[in-house]
Amino acid sequence: MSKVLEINKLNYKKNNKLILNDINLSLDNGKIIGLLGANGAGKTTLMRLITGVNAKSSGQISVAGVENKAARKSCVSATYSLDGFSKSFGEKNAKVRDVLKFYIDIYPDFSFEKYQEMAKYLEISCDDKLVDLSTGTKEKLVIALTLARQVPLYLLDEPLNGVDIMARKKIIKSIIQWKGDDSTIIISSHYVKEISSLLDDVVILKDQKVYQVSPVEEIQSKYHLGIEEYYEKVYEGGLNDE
Ligand SMILES: Nc1ncnc2c1ncn2[C@@H]1O[C@H](COP(=O)(O)OP(=O)(O)OP(=O)(O)O)[C@@H](O)[C@H]1O
Repeated sequence: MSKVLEINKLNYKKNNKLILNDINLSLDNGKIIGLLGANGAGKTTLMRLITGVNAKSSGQISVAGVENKAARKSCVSATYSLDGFSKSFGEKNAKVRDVLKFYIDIYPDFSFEKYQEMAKYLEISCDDKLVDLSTGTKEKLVIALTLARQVPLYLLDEPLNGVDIMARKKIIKSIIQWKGDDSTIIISSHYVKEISSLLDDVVILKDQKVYQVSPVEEIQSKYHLGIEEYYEKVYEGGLNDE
């Protein structure tokens, strides 16, 4: 199986504080991977480094074989907050169609057809103003925009935050439905139980390091635990490997 992500000896400091310490990670293509960790474990930071946003890290990151930071950006589609959009457009009346146009303009890999299918399923209207969108609809829009790009790797950072149970279920269904066989999704979420049915593998960040990378099947067969229970045990330090 080809590798979609290879990270070697990645270290990252911010204001002299070590945020990520000697991260090594090698992920096969085609899977959905849960990136789990407590608040502040470094999930967002790691995702930003993979996309090539943060500066001054040491170590190597390559996505689908591409290491160059600028070139890597066309291999990764990550969720971005819409909060800055109204400001960027210089008016508070920015609509969903303005954001859509922005994505179409800047990403040559953006599939309008795929977006339209998802927008229909997620009930997103082009005519709505961004400021009028509920938290759940904003997250749905972010997911549709992110997955409409055609890239090898998708990074979904907390796509269920602040979203009600019905919208969470819909977002999870849309991730399953619109993930291409050739692509990989890394998803971080504190709703571990809810996303567990999506996941092939789990990556756990703890103490600035990758604590464990495990296939979900192995967790179930070896430890006889659900993902949420396994994750809690890892953090409590109560996992018996024997
Ligand atoms: N601008 C910054 N300056 C200094 N430290 C920062 C900055 N941004 C993040 N950090 C620190 O980096 C660490 C990792 O933060 P990060 O947001 O990546 O964690 P996370 O796992 O995504 O957390 P959460 O689950 O709460 O979203 C935290 O200790 C945080 O305090």
